[in-house]
Amino acid sequence: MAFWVDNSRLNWFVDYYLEANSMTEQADLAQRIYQTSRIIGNFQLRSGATSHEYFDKYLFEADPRLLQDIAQALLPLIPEDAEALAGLEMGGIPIATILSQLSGLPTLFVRKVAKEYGTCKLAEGGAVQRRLVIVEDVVTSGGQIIQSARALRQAGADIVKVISVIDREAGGAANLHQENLDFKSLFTMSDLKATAQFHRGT
Ligand SMILES: O=P(O)(O)OC[C@H]1O[C@H](OP(=O)(O)OP(=O)(O)O)[C@H](O)[C@@H]1O
Ligand SMILES: O=C(O)c1cc(=O)[nH]c(=O)[nH]1
Repeated sequence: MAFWVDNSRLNWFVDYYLEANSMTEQADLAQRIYQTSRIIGNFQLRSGATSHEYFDKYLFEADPRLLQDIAQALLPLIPEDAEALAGLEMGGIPIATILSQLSGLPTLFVRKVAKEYGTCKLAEGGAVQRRLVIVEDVVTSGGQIIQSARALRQAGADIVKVISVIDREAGGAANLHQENLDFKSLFTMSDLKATAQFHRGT
């Protein structure tokens, strides 16, 4: 008996399967980040706002497997024309370092303030005058990124993208857009909460 498969249907099925698989992987990653790093209490944030919840990025960065999986998921967000990464002190630096390993792109290590002795640099690791991708852990107001992006631009950088692991959806995306920064976060806080809720419900 001849076995006939319509090619377009087969392609649709393969696409559907791959899409479903990658959605499951994304959801699993979101759940792991939430479980590992979300803490409850009273926290003052960098922006001056207060919050009853906090994502302690150092908890997900200290887990080698989780950090590797996060970097792997961030990889497709790096534009083709990027020449280097720029990890922001301090939480952005471990992520940028792993991304540098995975992508083969060099990375800069960007201080909050320039070192006051030695080389007196704000950005360590090479020339700033390149097409850079800023790498950040958590975005709340976007204030830290804006401050660093302004300093890097002043020094001659072309910021082609800004990527982060978590967007707390507290105005950061709009503020970055206003600053003419092309921003994409791997997850929003809503994404993390939704997956956590789903797992609790199952
Ligand atoms: O979007 P924003 O309102 O600027 O807030 C987010 C910033 O605050 C946190 O850094 P933190 O100052 O805690 O520094 P660290 O990474 O050196 O620990 C976070 O890592 C971002 O850099
Ligand atoms: O806005 C911040 O300062 C902030 C929030 C958060 O959840 N995690 C973090 O490291 N910083």
